[in-house]
Amino acid sequence: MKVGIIGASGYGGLELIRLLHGHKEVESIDLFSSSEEGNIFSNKYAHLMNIYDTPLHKIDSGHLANLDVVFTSTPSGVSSKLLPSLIGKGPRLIDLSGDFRLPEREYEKWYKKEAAPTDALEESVYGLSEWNRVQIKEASLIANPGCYPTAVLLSLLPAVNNSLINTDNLIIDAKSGVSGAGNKPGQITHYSVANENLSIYKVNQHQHIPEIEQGLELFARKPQPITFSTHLVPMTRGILAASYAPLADGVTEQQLIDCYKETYKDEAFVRFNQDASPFGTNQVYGSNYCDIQIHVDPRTNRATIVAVIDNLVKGAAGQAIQNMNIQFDLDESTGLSVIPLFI
Ligand SMILES: NC(=O)C1=CN([C@@H]2O[C@H](COP(=O)(O)OP(=O)(O)OC[C@H]3O[C@@H](n4cnc5c(N)ncnc54)[C@H](OP(=O)(O)O)[C@@H]3O)[C@@H](O)[C@H]2O)C=CC1
Ligand SMILES: CC(=O)N[C@@H](CCC(=O)OP(=O)(O)O)C(=O)O
Repeated sequence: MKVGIIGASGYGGLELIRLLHGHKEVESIDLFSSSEEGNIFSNKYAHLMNIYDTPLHKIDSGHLANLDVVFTSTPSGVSSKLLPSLIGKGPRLIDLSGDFRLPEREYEKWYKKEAAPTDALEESVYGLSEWNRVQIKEASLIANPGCYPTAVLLSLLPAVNNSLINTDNLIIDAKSGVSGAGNKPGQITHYSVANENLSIYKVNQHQHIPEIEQGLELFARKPQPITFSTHLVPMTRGILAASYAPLADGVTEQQLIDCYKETYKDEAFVRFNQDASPFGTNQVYGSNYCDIQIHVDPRTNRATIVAVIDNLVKGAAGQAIQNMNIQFDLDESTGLSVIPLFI
């Protein structure tokens, strides 16, 4: 397969390169840049020395049309302009940004940017690998899920879909490392702002709120407003999302646990890990795993459902490659069978 990456120099792009480099079906990876065309990539990223001593390409639709897969890992508002003209022209398109995940009106409300054209949005398929394989396989354009929604939906959908928890007052408390904010300088990721600090941000305004609500509706038929809060943790990678909800009437902790074990029993990348304590982001670092743990407090009858992922892998590049594998009838683990980095 001939693959292209637009936004190669960002965190998501660099992670795509790292994983695709070891993918046995990928014969070439062309790297595209909007700002550094012609520059030798390894001059900017020393870790790629002797591996990618190649120039960055100009973003050119003729060049892109000759590839089998094009990944866009660009800030919101970019792929909505770049990709529509490529739909149905040859390459499978996999977008890591939020541009094709939401209906027009929702996107403009939460992202405060112009939405992608309606016909392009109609073509896009939401790429939550474990829950949408049939549609992903046929899609010409995949909207790869956001990092937080990946952790939240994978960990909530079995319970919600089987009506095992009461979702009326669902509270989701999520925390992310700073690489979630991208590879560009910004106030929130400034060392002296992030270090020795734990902060909450975008309260009730996070752009992943409508995406999670949409996922609950799409995969579990539960159109339910959620309370979702996001926190910045002074670490580089990782997301921990904890959801709190009462058990539905008559449901036991064991039923909840059995449901998760059954739902994910054949999944390569979802590990139900009931006993680990502590249970944290470093157990999935650098890998495509989503680990899930559940506890019910008998005093409150409330379930705590926790998921950890690496935001750059299962939350971005890894899931994008898993989706590519689904599209090309490959084993979903191809290029993704890496053991988490022990740190
Ligand atoms: N970081 C994360 O954990 C996750 C990120 N995402 C989403 O994935 C996307 C990429 O994220 P991330 O890699 O972190 O972002 P970065 O800011 O690290 O990188 C984005 C890259 O996009 C390229 N770019 C910027 N403007 C343009 C443009 N106008 N046209 C074409 N390319 C452009 C830049 O490269 P150049 O200047 O060379 O063109 C840049 O390196 C974002 O939409 C993000 O929200 C999704 C899930 C997780
Ligand atoms: C730590 C941090 O700042 N994380 C980012 C993740 C954003 C992201 O991935 O954006 P889209 O999914 O919308 O493209 C945030 O919370 O906004």
